[in-house]
Amino acid sequence: MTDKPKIPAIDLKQLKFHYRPGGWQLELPELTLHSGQHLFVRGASGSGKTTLLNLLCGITRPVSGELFISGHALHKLSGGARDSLRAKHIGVVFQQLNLIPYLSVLDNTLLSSHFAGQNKAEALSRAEQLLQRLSLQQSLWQQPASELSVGQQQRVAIARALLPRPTLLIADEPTSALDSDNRDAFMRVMLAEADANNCTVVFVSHDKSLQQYFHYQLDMLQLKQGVQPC
Ligand SMILES: Nc1ncnc2c1ncn2[C@@H]1O[C@H](COP(=O)(O)OP(=O)(O)OP(=O)(O)O)[C@@H](O)[C@H]1O
Repeated sequence: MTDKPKIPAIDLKQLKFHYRPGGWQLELPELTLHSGQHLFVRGASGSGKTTLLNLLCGITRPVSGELFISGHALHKLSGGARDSLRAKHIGVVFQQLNLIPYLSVLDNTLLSSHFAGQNKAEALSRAEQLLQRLSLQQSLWQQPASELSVGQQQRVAIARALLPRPTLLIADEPTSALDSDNRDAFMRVMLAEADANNCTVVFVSHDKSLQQYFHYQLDMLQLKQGVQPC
């Protein structure tokens, strides 16, 4: 019996995107990433890193080309269908973090499992474990997110992204406000969780010291030339 061909976690071909016709354009010939692979992306300010992440998680849709996420044709899906796919399969940490300021640390963390339709009791116990592993002490759990430092908010944002065990994790400068101990804990928890769940990771940062944690490292220039992670 022959093995079925594996469906890549990310499979992108001839992708083009612009914010307005005639303006700045992102063109990516090809990118394939398999389940469980972790890619670090670097690049100059304005080179299109955030734009690429927004495309990969379906916040924006390419103008042309193909983008498959775990076999789902993201380039063909409506906005609502992309939102639903993201809620179920993609964990996201944006630069802006997007925590709800008046909700507690715990409720912010639990939001992702609510949208993914997961069991409440299981989600609560997993949320508590993740917050503990990220050194967010229990005394903070009922505090509104608006009363946290940016570094604490970054850890809540990664706990929220990891909670539903996504198949793809997209992270945009998620450790910029962390001191070295908390940054190391953040990386350890994120990558241990990714490995435990065979989750693919695309991680953008200007901090080159973080490259060592990843299977592959590419800059935006290489991605625009179609250089593959290998
Ligand atoms: N909403 C938008 N409307 C129009 N142009 C935009 C928009 N967002 C970004 N751009 C432009 O797209 C280009 C790529 O921006 P992007 O934010 O993807 O870069 P980046 O590599 O993430 O930058 P940084 O490292 O500074 O965060 C830039 O030239 C920027 O001016």
